[in-house]
Amino acid sequence: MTTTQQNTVTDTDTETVIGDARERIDALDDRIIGLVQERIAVSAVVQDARIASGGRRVHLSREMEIIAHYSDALGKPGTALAMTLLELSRGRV
Ligand SMILES: C=C(O[C@@H]1C=C(C(=O)O)C=C[C@H]1O)C(=O)O
Repeated sequence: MTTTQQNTVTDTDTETVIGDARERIDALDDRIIGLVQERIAVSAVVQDARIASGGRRVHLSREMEIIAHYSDALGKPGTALAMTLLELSRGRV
């Protein structure tokens, strides 16, 4: 096998690895989006119940717990992710 042929095989393998991994990433992203949509719906149940009983939509100490949970697991970007999830779930404050 010539060097050019070897490179061709290697390039094909690389494309397969990348293509397969991208399919898995797309499938994971679909699941993540589904989970985010589910989170938004469950958060709405809590918010609606609190508002119906005369409370407020936002509960800051609970939000601090959620932000800490994400930052403990994922570091500083976890904080931004938690804040984005909170904004998606209860709107902007
Ligand atoms: C869902 C709640 O209400 C609001 C939304 C939150 C969320 O989406 O996680 C957290 C705190 C509240 O600001 C809650 O208090 O648990």
